[in-house]
Amino acid sequence: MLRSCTAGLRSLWALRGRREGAARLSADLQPARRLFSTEKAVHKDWALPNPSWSKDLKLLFDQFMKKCEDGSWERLPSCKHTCTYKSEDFKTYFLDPQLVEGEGLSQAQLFTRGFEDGLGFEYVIFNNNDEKRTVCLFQGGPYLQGIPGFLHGGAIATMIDVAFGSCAAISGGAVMTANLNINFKRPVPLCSVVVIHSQLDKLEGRKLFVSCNVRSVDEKTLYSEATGLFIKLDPKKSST
Ligand SMILES: CCCCCCCC(=O)SCCNC(=O)CCNC(=O)[C@H](O)C(C)(C)COP(=O)(O)OP(=O)(O)OC[C@H]1O[C@@H](n2cnc3c(N)ncnc32)[C@H](O)[C@@H]1OP(=O)(O)O
Repeated sequence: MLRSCTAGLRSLWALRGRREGAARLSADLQPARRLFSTEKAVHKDWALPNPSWSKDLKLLFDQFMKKCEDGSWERLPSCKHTCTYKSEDFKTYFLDPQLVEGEGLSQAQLFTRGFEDGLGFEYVIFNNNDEKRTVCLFQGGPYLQGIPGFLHGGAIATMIDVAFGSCAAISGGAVMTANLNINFKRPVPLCSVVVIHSQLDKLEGRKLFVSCNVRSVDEKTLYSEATGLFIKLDPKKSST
């Protein structure tokens, strides 16, 4: 496993030059949910295949893209520098709204998109609006190691949070995680692909209850199960 990761790393670095030129521009964006639209057309969409994607990830991606053809599923685009949410949704929530767009956050980027291709979080989320559920295809790279050869639990928790966040935001708009409970049942091999099936179980006022399971590509291994509570932000409140 570790040897294959090292080999993977070497080829990833070799691919670096080509990768920079890879065209994953927002021209390919679908008219997904308003919240997931990019604020400026120039932002690159990272939820598209790149050379670091394994055969499994590409295969699953193609299967879900097929499901998108009749409109029952949609791929959610993902930007690196712009928050998934439109920043105006959060303006009342920050102590200094100018920070949101100002120089203070000019270095900011989405945690899960901050790694070089293939080294960290490679993922794409598909949404089924009628069924209030999302499927996240996730390949955890070598920089996400916990115990040797396996993904760090925090990396799994992060992806669950992102998958939940997307699922909740589609129904709730600007939401934040209030509670996350995870049962880790089996360790996830590093560099493998897992599928995170999330769904909105209940909407109660500003509270959105979600649950998920994390499975292997062949569905045979259940790696984790989780529940989450997301709260729709109250525009009249601030975070402080
Ligand atoms: C694609 C990218 C997706 C990325 C997803 C990543 C999401 C994140 O990581 S967000 C970052 C981590 N989360 C945070 O930092 C949140 C910190 N917490 C907060 O800011 C606030 O507590 C917040 C916004 C969650 C709720 O605050 P507020 O709006 O004042 O809600 P509040 O009025 O206290 O509670 C509303 C309801 O929720 C309930 N509630 C709030 N928190 C909890 C909780 N932890 N457990 C159970 N119930 C809760 C309250 O009891 C209340 O219930 P009811 O309406 O029945 O009385």
